[in-house]
Amino acid sequence: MTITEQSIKQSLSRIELPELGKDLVSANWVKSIDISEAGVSIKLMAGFPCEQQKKHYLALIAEQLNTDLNCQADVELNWQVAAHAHKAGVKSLSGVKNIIAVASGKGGVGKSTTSANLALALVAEGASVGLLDADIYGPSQPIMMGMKDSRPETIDQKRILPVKTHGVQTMSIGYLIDPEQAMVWRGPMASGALQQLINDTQWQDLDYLIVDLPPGTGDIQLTLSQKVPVTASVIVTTPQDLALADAVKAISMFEKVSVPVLGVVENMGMHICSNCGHQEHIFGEGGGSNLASDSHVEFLGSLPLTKQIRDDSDKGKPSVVADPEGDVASIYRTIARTMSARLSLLSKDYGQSFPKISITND
Ligand SMILES: Nc1ncnc2c1ncn2[C@@H]1O[C@H](COP(=O)(O)OP(=O)(O)OP(=O)(O)O)[C@@H](O)[C@H]1O
Repeated sequence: MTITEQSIKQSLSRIELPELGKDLVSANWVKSIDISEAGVSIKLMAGFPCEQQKKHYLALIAEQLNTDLNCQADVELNWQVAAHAHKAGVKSLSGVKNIIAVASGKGGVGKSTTSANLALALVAEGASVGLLDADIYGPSQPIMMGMKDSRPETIDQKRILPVKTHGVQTMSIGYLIDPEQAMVWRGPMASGALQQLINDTQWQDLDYLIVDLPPGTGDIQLTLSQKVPVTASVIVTTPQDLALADAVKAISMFEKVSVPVLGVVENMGMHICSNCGHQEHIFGEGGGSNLASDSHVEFLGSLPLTKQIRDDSDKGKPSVVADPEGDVASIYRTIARTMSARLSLLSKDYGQSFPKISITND
């Protein structure tokens, strides 16, 4: 069979990656195809960090080209994270390409644990990542990321340098004030403090800033989704009905402010006993995936309820770094990959305007 650009594209279009939900051609990975007497050379560019996956992707591509065309091409695969669109009228954050808000609705479902591990999973794939603890009332990232006694450096009394830990640039109100002081802030003060924290931090060349939101769908969450250039969001829930009801509210809040929801992460989906390995759906079964399908968003994955996850967080070394080869780290990595791959498919055009939002007490 004669090898043409067309036939190579056709072959590449048969490779569909679950993380993308699309084939390589539709996802715009193909940058150039050169066919000469010396052979075939193909240059591909992924839109999300994939250092750890590169070998696997290259093997898939080699196998497909060989099967379809008996072709052994020289394939170069690189990746680059683009800055994707956020709302028009909101200024981009200097040094930050994309902001991903991690929200829950209900408290205590594991949003901070998920945010920290997803940030670390993106770092493991080669990305430059920041983690902002936007939980002004109950900051937990300084402990989870092992930096509870750290104080950030400041430049010219105004700009704050993020605290770097496990390869992530982090910022939290917990670095700046006594957490007990934060508990008593009233709504507008808390929103103001959050905006200041976001704007005054000197983030350095981030592909992604993961924002760990406080639970709920109130003032702070609205401020963030309206005044901060959020690119997309991720919803964390347990499979319990109570948590799911609040997660629905969080999804609808993001939909109202036109922030794309990349998907739902189910946390504590199954309890795994650390003694005997017995598995039990303590909070119910299938809640996260049902929520995702009912809300027409992606189901990104499910984390078990294990002592290991809690222990690792309490020790300041989330599971992705504490046990990078373990099952839990692998789940977080898959979720991070799907999240960043889906984000890579979002528009790079700015232009939508904000709908007006009002808060009603119900
Ligand atoms: N999958 C899990 N298995 C075991 N423990 C977990 C798991 N996920 C989170 N935890 C633990 O549950 C507690 C609450 O988690 P986390 O602080 O991440 O929740 P949150 O939703 O951010 O809470 P908040 O509403 O206070 O912001 C922590 O002690 C954490 O270590």
